[in-house]
Amino acid sequence: MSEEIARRGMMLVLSSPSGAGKTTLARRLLEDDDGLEMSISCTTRPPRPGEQEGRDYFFVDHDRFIEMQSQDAFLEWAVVFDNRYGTPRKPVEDALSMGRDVLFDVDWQGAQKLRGNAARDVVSVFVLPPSARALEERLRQRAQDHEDVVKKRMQGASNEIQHWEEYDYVIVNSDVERSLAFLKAVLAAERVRRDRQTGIDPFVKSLLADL
Ligand SMILES: Nc1ncnc2c1ncn2[C@@H]1O[C@H](COP(=O)(O)OP(=O)(O)OP(=O)(O)O)[C@@H](O)[C@H]1O
Ligand SMILES: Nc1nc2c(ncn2[C@@H]2O[C@H](COP(=O)(O)O)[C@@H](O)[C@H]2O)c(=O)[nH]1
Repeated sequence: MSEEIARRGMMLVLSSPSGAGKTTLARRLLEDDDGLEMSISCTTRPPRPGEQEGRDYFFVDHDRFIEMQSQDAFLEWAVVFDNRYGTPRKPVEDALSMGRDVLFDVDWQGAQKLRGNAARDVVSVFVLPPSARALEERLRQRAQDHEDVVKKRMQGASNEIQHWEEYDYVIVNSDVERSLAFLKAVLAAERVRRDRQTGIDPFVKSLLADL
């Protein structure tokens, strides 16, 4: 069975304009998939109501973020909507070395940097909202950001969407269940890519030897 064959872990990267639904889809995917773990980013943004330290983000102040940058503690980092966000390097490298897959919720800058570091291990998915109106409704309905933050994120949506063609897969997130099914299909297919299965060559050789 393919589950027994060693393979390199993959980096499944989700990007979208703010509010299109990455966090929602990521949480659902993690609930249903034991082989996948979330990369928890550091951010200088203040926590939203309900967000938990170490589950949603590691919330750090600006000085601590700069210190971590100087220690090369981030696999990538970027300024997004006036705050700094960064992917801690060690948990990702540890997970990948154990053949586990890691899920990232990062903007287009983060996706570019991750691809630049490890193109063959990155599978990237861009999530689009079904319409501009739906995007605005979702940002407002989330009801966790001030009006000026919602406006800034709507203004930033075009800039993020400019990068959609850099991604391997594109999902229009009209319906969470449908989008989730597409994401699961991507993950399943990418897991059995020949070049990702490091143990497939010896397996085939041994199979042939037994025939
Ligand atoms: N398919 C969908 N249909 C309707 N509402 C949705 C759908 N997907 C997500 N939402 C809702 O839209 C809001 C924004 O979703 P979410 O926080 O997941 O977006 P995001 O892309 O992670 O945003 P950000 O980049 O700001 O973190 C949430 O209230 C969520 O419940
Ligand atoms: N380049 C990175 N972008 C990140 C990271 N963590 C989150 N993000 C992106 O920031 C925006 C805003 O997120 P929010 O939680 O404040 O709504 C969103 O596009 C995220 O994908 C990261 O480590 N690196």
